[in-house]
Amino acid sequence: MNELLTPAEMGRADALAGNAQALMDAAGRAVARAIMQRYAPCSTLVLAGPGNNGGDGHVAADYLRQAGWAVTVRAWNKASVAEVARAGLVIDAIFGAGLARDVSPEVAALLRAAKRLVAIDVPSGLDGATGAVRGYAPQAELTVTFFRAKPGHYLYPGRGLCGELVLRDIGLPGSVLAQINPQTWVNGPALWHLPARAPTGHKYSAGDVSVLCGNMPGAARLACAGARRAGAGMVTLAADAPFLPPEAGLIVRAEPLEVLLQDARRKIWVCGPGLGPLAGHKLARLIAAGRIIVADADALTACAGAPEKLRGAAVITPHEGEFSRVFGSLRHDRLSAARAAARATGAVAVLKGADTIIAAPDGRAAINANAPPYLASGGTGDVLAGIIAALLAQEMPAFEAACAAVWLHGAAALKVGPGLLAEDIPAVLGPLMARLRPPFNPADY
Ligand SMILES: NC(=O)C1=CN([C@@H]2O[C@H](COP(=O)(O)OP(=O)(O)OC[C@H]3O[C@@H](n4cnc5c(N)ncnc54)[C@H](O)[C@@H]3O)[C@@H](O)[C@H]2O)[C@@H](O)CC1
Ligand SMILES: Nc1ncnc2c1ncn2[C@@H]1O[C@H](COP(=O)(O)OP(=O)(O)O)[C@@H](O)[C@H]1O
Ligand SMILES: [K+]
Repeated sequence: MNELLTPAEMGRADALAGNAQALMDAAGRAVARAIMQRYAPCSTLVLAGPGNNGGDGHVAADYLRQAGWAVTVRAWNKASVAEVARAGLVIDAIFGAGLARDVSPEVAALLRAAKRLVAIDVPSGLDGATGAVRGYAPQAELTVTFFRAKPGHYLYPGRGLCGELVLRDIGLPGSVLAQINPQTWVNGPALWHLPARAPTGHKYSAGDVSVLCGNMPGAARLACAGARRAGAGMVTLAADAPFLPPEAGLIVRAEPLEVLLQDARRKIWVCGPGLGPLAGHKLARLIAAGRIIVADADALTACAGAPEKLRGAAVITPHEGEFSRVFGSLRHDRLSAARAAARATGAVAVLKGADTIIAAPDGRAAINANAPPYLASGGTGDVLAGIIAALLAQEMPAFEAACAAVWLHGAAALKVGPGLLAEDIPAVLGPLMARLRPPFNPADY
């Protein structure tokens, strides 16, 4: 159920399944049920559009009436703002997957007048493929969608406009997915497996991570903490100059990069957090040395306007500001932009934010949905870079490593709770990962 279908893919699923009438009946009934479970009967107005979304609205109205609700159905181009404003509940069945252009000001005025609104499939005006608003889209309390959710349900601003999202089975067989071959998912443990720890493993086989340290050593130390707690066996802070020993267990090597690169075991590198103006040069050197690189922060800024300089990195982790600097300004379709960045660089692109997108060069993409807003706190991105590096060091493929790291990062933040500091995240990773790893059973050995 992690697959997300664009409106176009959903249309294909519909066509492959056939039996449109039965699907519409199931969809309308699912909407009526979801409403009856949450609302007391009240004067209800269905705004019905010209397509199947409107059809679902008619069916929902029938089921609600059968249950004794007072329901009026109005065609979208016949309703008045006054009657919308009077209704106790408005069911928005104007446009769904068939939205083809911006919503007109007249339709926007109707939707704006609703006091309480339940959306069928999507709030009308929400682009299901991108999460962007086309002209206007109302704030729903509840959105009922069918078979599989759409990217726009998980990407802001769409995610915020849906209110509670309810996904209902309407009898469409899952087997149609094989023909559609969806390439977008909601991020979650179903998409990846954390590697098992070998009982006889040693610290190097558990993964070696080096983190370049520059003028803001705190950022590199946070990346190290993330990497250590996410299971890397050896984590080295690679500093240009000696500085006071940080936490016990963190190895500091104050040697030139060239010397450190002579050790072939140093395969995985975090390049960027707090690295300062030398980041571009060091990134180029790591790429030339064929290392597996997580490029973050200053390494991204060093590639402003020059995404080709990132070719050779395994994973790039820009927030929106860094992304715009490298790839140009982000417009309404961040999912496509993240995919294009991954294609252009050959790296897995992690476009960070409330709805972090993880995109692979081959077109796969996952949207993360478990991160709480208090994760927006200085240094949390540095920790994330370290977690990704640790999972790469444990030989997870780059897309899976990035997805798993982003999910664990969000889950850890939820566990810590409000008031979170970046340095709280590593401490809770162990128990979270233990639940997801294959169990260690001594009897197996
Ligand atoms: N598998 C599924 O998901 C199912 C989907 N069903 C419903 O079918 C809907 C899709 O139906 P349709 O493809 O008919 O599309 P819609 O019902 O979303 O709307 C398409 C119609 O709206 C018009 N239109 C689009 N944008 C407009 C705009 N901005 N201003 C004015 N007119 C505009 C189009 O010209 C077309 O006539 C889904 O959203 C869902 O509610 C259900 O009936 C059953 C199964
Ligand atoms: N509103 C939000 N909700 C959830 N997570 C967020 C939100 N805003 C930012 N984040 C997450 O917080 C982290 C911030 O990273 P970043 O911007 O690189 O900060 P820093 O450079 O200080 O480490 C990212 O993982 C990002 O996805
Ligand atoms: K709708």
